[in-house]
Amino acid sequence: MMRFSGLKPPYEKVPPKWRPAYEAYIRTVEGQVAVVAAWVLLITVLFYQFTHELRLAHRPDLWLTELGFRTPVLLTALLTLLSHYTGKPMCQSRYLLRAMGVSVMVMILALFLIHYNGPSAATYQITNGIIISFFGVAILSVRGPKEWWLMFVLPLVIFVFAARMRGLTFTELLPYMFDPMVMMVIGIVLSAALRQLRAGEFIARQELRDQATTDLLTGLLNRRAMHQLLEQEHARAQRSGTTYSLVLGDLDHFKRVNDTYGHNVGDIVLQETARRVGSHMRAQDALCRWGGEEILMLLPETGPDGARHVAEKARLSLANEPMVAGGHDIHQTISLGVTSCRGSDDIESAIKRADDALYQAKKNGRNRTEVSTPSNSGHDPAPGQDASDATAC
Ligand SMILES: Nc1nc2c(ncn2[C@@H]2O[C@H](COP(=O)(O)OP(=O)(O)OP(=O)(O)O)[C@@H](O)[C@H]2O)c(=O)[nH]1
Repeated sequence: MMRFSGLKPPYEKVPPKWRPAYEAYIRTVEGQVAVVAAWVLLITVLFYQFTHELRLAHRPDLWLTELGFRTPVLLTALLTLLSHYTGKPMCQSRYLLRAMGVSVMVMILALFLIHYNGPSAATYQITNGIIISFFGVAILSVRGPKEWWLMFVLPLVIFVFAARMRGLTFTELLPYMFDPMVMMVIGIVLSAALRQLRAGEFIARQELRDQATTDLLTGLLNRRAMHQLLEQEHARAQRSGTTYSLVLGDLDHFKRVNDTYGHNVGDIVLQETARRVGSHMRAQDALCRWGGEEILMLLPETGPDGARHVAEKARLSLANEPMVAGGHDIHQTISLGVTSCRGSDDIESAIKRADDALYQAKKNGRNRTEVSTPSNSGHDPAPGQDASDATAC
């Protein structure tokens, strides 16, 4: 069956890799909608309660009854504001929106029933209230259809039963409910359109973010994105006193691949390198294309032994199996420099140490891993220290 992508439910439109981020985004939207709705409800409901005498001077006996039906709305609005501004109690906005939606529906339909006295000014006044409420409640259903059942269908079913018990027939109710139902449908259509717009805007934003942080050829993070991650990890290491490691890798004699087989084959080798190396890393590790044929791994909470182990796995993933590119078997190897870093260190000198270790690996014959620690960086020794004391694996 043909499907129009524009009509897909938002969650289906969002690629699986972005769904956790989309869920977080929807929660933010729900939080914003909940706060605005809470203020609007608090102000309007209090306003209507305290103008009761002006509007309904002939029914002073209903002041308390009205307050009784307005109280749940006021309480949910207050709870929402309290939760938003103080963080306590911790409530998910999704449930607060539901509570506000249902309490508004119950309030407005109950007010209709207690004021209904055949066609009268008071009945029509309440009908206007129902029109506005139905529309507003539709807007509260940020997540869509699931919320409609709770916010509309359930209160309306209870309302019809209550109306029947009060002796009202369907034909009597219809003239008062017709406009509100139309507004409900308009509200639902509008909130569905808003959801589609939000999902489209979210996808476009994620795509832009991906383009800005991803290397087009290999699909790895680019240098800019890696710098941001490095700063985050470095700050975390400073706070918690943990160690993280860097592994800088450089393909061996890659110029020969380009010169012998052409740039297209060279590109395939770079892509396959990214795939192989990436497949040996944990979810919390990051891998970027640091330069032309250079990669950089960031390994959080990993010391030199762990990092050397990861580097060796990456090295062997290339050395153990030739790559097939453009119909050729290419025996591509990689040299790697490893260093570890604590928060007391600084990022630039850690990168320099990894670079020094890589230089040693090249110098010592390529297709190997060298480790450099803060006290034994290869190129820049402390006075009296041997410049070439990086440790070979
Ligand atoms: N195909 C392809 N080649 C690239 C890309 N970026 C850089 N290169 C090539 O990578 C090669 C790097 O060469 P060199 O810096 O001399 O290093 P090498 O030949 O790998 O030698 P060693 O690093 O000393 O082992 C150059 O030929 C660049 O043109 C790219 O995106 N695609």
